[in-house]
Amino acid sequence: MPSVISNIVSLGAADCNVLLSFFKQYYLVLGAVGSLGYFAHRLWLWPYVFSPLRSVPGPPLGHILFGQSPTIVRSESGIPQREWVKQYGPVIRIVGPVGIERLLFMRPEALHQILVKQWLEHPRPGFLRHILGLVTGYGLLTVTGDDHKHMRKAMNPAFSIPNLMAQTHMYYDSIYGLLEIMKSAIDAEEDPKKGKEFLVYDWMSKVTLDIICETAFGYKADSLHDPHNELAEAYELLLSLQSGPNLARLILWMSVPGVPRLLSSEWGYTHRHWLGKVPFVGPISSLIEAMYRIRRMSASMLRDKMNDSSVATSDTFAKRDIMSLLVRARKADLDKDKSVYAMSDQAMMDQVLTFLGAGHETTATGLSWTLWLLANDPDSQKKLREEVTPIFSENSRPDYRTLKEMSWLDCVVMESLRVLPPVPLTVRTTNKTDHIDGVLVPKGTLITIPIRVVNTWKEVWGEDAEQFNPNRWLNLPKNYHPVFSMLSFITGPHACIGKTMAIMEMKAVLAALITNFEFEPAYAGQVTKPAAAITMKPTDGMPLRVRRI
Ligand code: HEM
Repeated sequence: MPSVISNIVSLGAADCNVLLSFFKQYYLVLGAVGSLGYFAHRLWLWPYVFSPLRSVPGPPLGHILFGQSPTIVRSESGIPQREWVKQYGPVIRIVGPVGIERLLFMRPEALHQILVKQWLEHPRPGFLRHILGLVTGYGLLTVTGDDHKHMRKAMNPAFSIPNLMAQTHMYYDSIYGLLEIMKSAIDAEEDPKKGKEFLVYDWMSKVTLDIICETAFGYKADSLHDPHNELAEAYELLLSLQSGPNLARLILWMSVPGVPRLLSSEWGYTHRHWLGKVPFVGPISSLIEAMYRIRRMSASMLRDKMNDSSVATSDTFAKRDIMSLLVRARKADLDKDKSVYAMSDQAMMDQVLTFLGAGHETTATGLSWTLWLLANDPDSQKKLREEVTPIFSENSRPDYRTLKEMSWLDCVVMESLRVLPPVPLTVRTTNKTDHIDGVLVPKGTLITIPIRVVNTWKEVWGEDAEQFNPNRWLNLPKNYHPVFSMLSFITGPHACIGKTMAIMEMKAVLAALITNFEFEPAYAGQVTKPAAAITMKPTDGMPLRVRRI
């Protein structure tokens, strides 16, 4: 060894020149060999030979470059994972692009560790937070640790039961607007008895947008009657971009350092047309455009609230929308103690935008799938009509408590959210190396939270786990765990803050629709496919035949 070192040290300038010209001549070859070596390591040696996770059961590596991602992106959300769990058991490893590994855990103890006990060590990964920030605003979905604790504490009062009770009446103007539109469209048909085909998802999207605008901002978007409403158009543009391939593009771009900041900056907006011409980036430029328009409108709504003296009052007639509550709470906190944590205008706007982004499409998707399931299960639909009709004939705007007490309505909504959860899966990462369910999980490993797979796990829900059967909520299976057997809103400190609001809103819309209409598949043998995106919205807008009762 010392002789090698002395040989190198003794190299003269001439020898160095010879070496340099050798590298110059062959640098392309050397570069190619190096890259090949790197890819061989990432794509093959790492997952097969070196990875500490190589012995965890799971599907084969899949595509040489992209692993199992093409199968996941092309399939219905959660279905490949469900088949793999059936085949390989409750802990599996899935290899994605360039050998990146993901683990999936099913057992309650593992989910408790990831989502509850060690939630700080298992945050949402950076790329997911950036995507959510870009499409919903930099609110609760994008922060973690102490920032998250502060924000969540400030937001909780807006989602308290008393506040939700006071908000329930806000749903009904939009709901009755929808009923009138549907009734008139059916009556205008040549033979109204035959009913009319509606693209159910589109109408659910409009009614939930109108409701969330009212509850979040106190703003009447009325997208039901005004398809050119600026906010509604911007959200429509945003939703039209949801697809598996677009999501894959976003994940790729958002993983590149600096890109998320660039895309959400003023520069990103000014250069969006130019960005639109770059292959692979096109849809992202439309996304920037949509978010910019949404932000501009919500900033003006916030300004109006700050200047509206009735927002500042604290009596029972004060405005109950979330933004008014936040403006009021901030004022009260600052009046008490000037040094207290108080949200800036920008942070407040981001929060409210997050509620619009997180609460609009999810609820629309949940409602659409519930109507689909009822259209295919006439007995459950009839039973629901028998429960809701007498209540609606007595009071056309049932309050929070009445909606909560309708037991078959509750079974139908819970069962629909179980079999077809609007958010079919989510992702976490690991901040430290630790054991989970007996597997040593290295720091930085991605973890899939398999919402749809857990919700339909035969070990808990029995042989008919994948079937829609609202009756099961009247007699839950013995393996049912109240927290970890149904993850549609996940659990722990990052659980959905809008869970109760979403369930109540779904109940109000559904009960009013079922009292007034009958739903059937649009044609015999109809199948409809959920998108493989962040939410499981139906890809065809979900046509259903609707008749008046
Ligand atoms: C059926 C409707 C809904 C479903 C299925 C749903 C589902 C979920 C899920 C699965 C998460 C966790 C995501 C993750 O950790 O990666 C989540 C988080 C969240 N949801 Fe919902 N959601 C619904 C409606 C709503 C509504 C109506 C709102 C607000 C008005 C809302 C606001 C939020 C917020 C702010 C978070 C982030 C919570 C945190 O990290 O602290 N969601 N939701």
